[in-house]
Amino acid sequence: MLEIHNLSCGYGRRTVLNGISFDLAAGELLCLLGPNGVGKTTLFKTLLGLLPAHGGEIRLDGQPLGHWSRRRFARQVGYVPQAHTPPFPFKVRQVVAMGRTAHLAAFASPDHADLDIAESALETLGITALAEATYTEISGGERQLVLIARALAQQPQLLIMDEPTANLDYGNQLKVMAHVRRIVADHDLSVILTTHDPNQALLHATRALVLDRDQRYSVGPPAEVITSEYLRRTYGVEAEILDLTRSPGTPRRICVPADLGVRA
Ligand SMILES: Nc1ncnc2c1ncn2[C@@H]1O[C@H](COP(=O)(O)OP(=O)(O)OP(=O)(O)O)[C@@H](O)[C@H]1O
Repeated sequence: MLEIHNLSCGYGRRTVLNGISFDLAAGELLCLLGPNGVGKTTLFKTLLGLLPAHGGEIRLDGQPLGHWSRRRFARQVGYVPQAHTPPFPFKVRQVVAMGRTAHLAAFASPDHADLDIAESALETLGITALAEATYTEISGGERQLVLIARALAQQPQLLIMDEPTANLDYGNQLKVMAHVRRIVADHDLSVILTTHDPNQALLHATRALVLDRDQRYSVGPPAEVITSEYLRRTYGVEAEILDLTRSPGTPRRICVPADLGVRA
């Protein structure tokens, strides 16, 4: 679905990331992890075509990004920003229906089929009961689910999510990640999401792209690239990776700080 080859990106003459290569197939969930200011948002902006690449190539469905019309791109690539409060008190149902915008003719309103797709996105995320609620009056976790439903209504092939669980309580973090995993599996979507939590990548991603300082990076199965060595080198913290895999089963690893800095 997505192929990135030797990509460099940045602002003006400043290159923030250099020589990034990876690809992403349908049904994959890639977590992008890295310290503050390392270039995660810059990479997203470049993938979304908001920043010109400094070099290298981005291909979507086998075609260079430059060959895609904005309209076709907007139909295929969804973006879920961090939950925000919009200036207008739209109903949740209206916000989700906005996901259909790229599929509508100029000045057209969503028709019955579009509204059905929006309803089904609400159902998939388990938030049909919120449909008539006012978006500005629901909780941060609920807003995040609404934004994911809006992106799902767009019926994209690739979904780019900016820290979808930032500011959510523990229950909502798990709930949002469970929904993301389910839509990846059920809709054969490709998802890239940023997170600051190595455990989120270890537990949920099919692959992780870890950005290091000094423009270095690794990409691979989460357990192979999120290591004690990476956490020490990048964040300057000592952490252990614990293997909780119960055989037979899919690997389950988590990281815990080796030293809480408290002495008895
Ligand atoms: N509009 C801009 N113009 C110039 N430099 C920018 C701009 N936006 C960000 N930068 C710089 O690019 C670098 C990467 O920033 P970016 O926002 O991509 O980091 P990030 O990994 O997303 O950080 P965080 O985890 O804090 O969100 C930083 O040094 C930042 O100062």
